[in-house]
Amino acid sequence: MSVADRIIVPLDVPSTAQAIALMEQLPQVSFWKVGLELFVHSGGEILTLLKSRQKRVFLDLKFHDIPNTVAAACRSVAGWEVDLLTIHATVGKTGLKAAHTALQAQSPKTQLIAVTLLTSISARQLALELKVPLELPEYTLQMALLAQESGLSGVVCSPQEVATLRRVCGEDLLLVCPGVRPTWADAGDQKRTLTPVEAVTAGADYLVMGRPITATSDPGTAFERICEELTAIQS
Ligand SMILES: O=c1ccn([C@@H]2O[C@H](COP(=O)(O)O)[C@@H](O)[C@H]2O)c(=O)[nH]1
Repeated sequence: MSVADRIIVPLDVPSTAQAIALMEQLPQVSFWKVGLELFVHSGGEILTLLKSRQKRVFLDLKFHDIPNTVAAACRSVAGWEVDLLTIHATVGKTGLKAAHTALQAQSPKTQLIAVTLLTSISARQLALELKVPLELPEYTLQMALLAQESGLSGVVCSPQEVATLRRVCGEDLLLVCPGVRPTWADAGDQKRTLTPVEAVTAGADYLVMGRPITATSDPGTAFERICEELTAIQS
């Protein structure tokens, strides 16, 4: 896989027209993420459009509901044959298994991946707001193991947790990382960040990077700059 193919760019825009404009600014991007903002506006139209342009699609809807409902939602998504789909690990093992089974039955190529802990949550928030009694690295590891034991293909995790998850969960678990920030980009609301080079060196499979690319005046140049940084560690 080329370094460019490891980068998933979110289409975090409010309309199909703006999504098309962004795609046209970044023809070199092969893997796009559709999240709640765009999907609520555009529905399946944007997924069909991306597939018609031979793009890989990460549908980031982060399902979080009872087992019967997440399984039904997975069956509804199945027809679009997206490449990646998200669910929160905190739905629990019964819900994760129900969702995975439902998706596998109708769209076996779609990989269901579980969010361990949003990358915008700090260790302090986990303890003081969410009242989770585990230390953050232990909590995210437990969420990843729960996903793995439930049969899921992978997890969404912060790059700061990648090295541990790779060591404990093995080579086969897909590790997809938002919260990636080049040294020259603002963290914004992301709390647990590493640079693209650090994330890949730690063992990340895919890097999800939005604003460091899309919020610049020249997204194409920002994307190429990140690819050059990643290419340097491969040679
Ligand atoms: O834990 C998570 C899960 C998903 N995201 C999504 O990734 C992108 C990140 O965008 P940036 O602009 O690079 O911050 C965004 O679409 C989030 O919804 C995440 O950040 N953290």
